[in-house]
Amino acid sequence: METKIHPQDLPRFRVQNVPQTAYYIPDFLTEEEESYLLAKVYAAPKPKWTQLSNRRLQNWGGLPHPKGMVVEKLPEWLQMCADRIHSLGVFQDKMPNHVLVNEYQQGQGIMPHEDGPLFYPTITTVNLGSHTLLDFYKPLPGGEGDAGSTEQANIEASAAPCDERYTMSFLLEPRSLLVLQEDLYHHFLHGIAERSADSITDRVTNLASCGGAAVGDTLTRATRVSLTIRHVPKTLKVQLRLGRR
Ligand SMILES: O=C(O)CCC(=O)C(=O)O
Ligand SMILES: [Fe+2]
Repeated sequence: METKIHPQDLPRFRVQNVPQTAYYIPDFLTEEEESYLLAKVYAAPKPKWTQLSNRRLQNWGGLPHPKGMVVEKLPEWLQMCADRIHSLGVFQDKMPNHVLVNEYQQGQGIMPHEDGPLFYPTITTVNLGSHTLLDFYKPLPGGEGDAGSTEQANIEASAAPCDERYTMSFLLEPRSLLVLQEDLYHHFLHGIAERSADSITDRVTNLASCGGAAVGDTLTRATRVSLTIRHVPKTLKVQLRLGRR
């Protein structure tokens, strides 16, 4: 990984005129790095994949749990991403220790949700293979900031028409990195519509940082793989007792 971005460079990647706080870094990866990471994702053993109705995923680092995550060492290719993101300074002194790999076929998505209380409130997303639009929604009354209500908020968000609560979208291009913090973590819901193509409107707020796309364009999706890299603060150290001598 070549281009090193330092914490002092971060402000110039801040997305303007949106609630706090988002950073969008186009070309965070080179094409070689993107191919390498995609190859690693697809080299994972088949049982590593969990098939959901509208996407499939791989969980790395351990299963986040209210009582604590039993930490599993990240494979080298994900640790490399975690290290590089850590050096941006967005996790302060914490080390990202959890990665969710999501794969979306054309037309697939993820319903509006919040990431909940098990994570340090910073989401970093490495984007591979295709663009997508990440949509943001105002929360339901009573839904926000309440640790116990995440599931409920999810269910209601998917049942109720979201149109009135739709606020804005970010265009996530291949090889880019997105960082979400503060209100964009705690307050707004995020989701990806189940669409095969995206219309670029003036609600796509990071367009100035994107290469080439303009309002009025229609972008056809391909298969997208995202690496959602986060920090789980509460971990359990399981004592392995190997044969006592
Ligand atoms: O694929 C993405 O960028 C979104 C994934 C996501 O929101 C999640 O895993 O919580
Ligand atoms: Fe999420």
